[in-house]
Amino acid sequence: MDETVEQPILEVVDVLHKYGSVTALDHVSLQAKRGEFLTILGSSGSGKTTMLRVISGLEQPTQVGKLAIGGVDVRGKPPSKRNCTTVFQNYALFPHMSVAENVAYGLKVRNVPREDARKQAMQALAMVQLESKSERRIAQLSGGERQRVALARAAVTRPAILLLDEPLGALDERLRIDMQSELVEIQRALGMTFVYITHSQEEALTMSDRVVLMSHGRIEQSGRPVDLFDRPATLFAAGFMGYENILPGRLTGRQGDQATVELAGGITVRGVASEALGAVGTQAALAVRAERMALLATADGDAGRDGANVLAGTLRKQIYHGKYTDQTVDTAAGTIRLRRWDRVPSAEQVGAVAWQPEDCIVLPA
Ligand SMILES: Nc1ncnc2c1ncn2[C@@H]1O[C@H](COP(=O)(O)OP(=O)(O)OP(=O)(O)O)[C@@H](O)[C@H]1O
Repeated sequence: MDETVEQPILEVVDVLHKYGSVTALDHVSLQAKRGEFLTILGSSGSGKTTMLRVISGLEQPTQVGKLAIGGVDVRGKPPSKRNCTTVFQNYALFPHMSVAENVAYGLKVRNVPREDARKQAMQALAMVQLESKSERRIAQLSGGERQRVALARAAVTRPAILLLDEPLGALDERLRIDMQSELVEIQRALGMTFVYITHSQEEALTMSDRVVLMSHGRIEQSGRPVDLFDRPATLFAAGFMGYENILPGRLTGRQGDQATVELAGGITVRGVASEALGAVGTQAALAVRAERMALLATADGDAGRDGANVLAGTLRKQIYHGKYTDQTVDTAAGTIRLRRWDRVPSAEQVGAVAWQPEDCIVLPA
């Protein structure tokens, strides 16, 4: 049996890193599978860059249980002796060299013969569709083209892992979106493992096989994009993933993955129980997305017949955005935000909001 098949390409176990009194990484462990697009997501200061620098060897961690790339222990090894390359946000390209020379640089320092280096550089440039600009200087390229050169330069030496530090951060919105799909295509074509860091949840959800959400030097949650989006495990994760409605309450019951919560105003609703929920009677919160909420004309009658949660309320505000309409409804449990993608009913018809229990998560508060 080939033992390398299931071995993670990257293994980080229990890393602690302190800058003086600041704990940037607080006992973090993570793994990446071969060929995986792994994204480390988090706001500024959460420890993403430090994690990348520890992996690449630019930072020596205060303490680490295990740090292996392709099964090789790389603790204490310099960056050049680790089978990974970093693509920096500012690209770090050489302005005095041509595009082709920039890409061939890593091969040159590895003593690859000149002609071979040139050939491989041109192949890498073909991959990012920049062969025709191989003789240009870096200053003669657009931001997106520079990004592609940086990618070609990092990929040309075929490292086991490519570490990408907010590589799209400097690009404008339109180009960023184009580059997102391009990066995924390149990663798939190369079959290379990407460890990508970003503060953008949209970028993480769009590109990744798996997302590691960090906060204050710790991992809040990791999983597939759909897990983080639909099943946040903590209040922080729900907030970071953009849940518009987070209602405080008290856990009144739990059965398997179902939970009941009493919200302010004494209304009891049902939802999907988070694994981390405490005992019945403890504080809990209900998280629901604005687009999962529906408006009803009245809270009475058939509203709750299909098992939906229902809250009586009145429409306070309605803002038309063209493609969708945002609405704010006041209820006894708090203010509810709705986003409607369909035709918007008139204000007189609104007497309640409703949503399905499977569309909301009950989290520890
Ligand atoms: N060289 C340093 N000296 C002291 N503290 C540092 C240093 N580098 C980072 N820190 C601190 O460590 C913590 C984690 O920083 P890090 O750069 O890893 O976060 P980040 O998630 O990458 O943030 P950003 O998205 O802003 O780059 C922060 O509190 C930061 O202020």
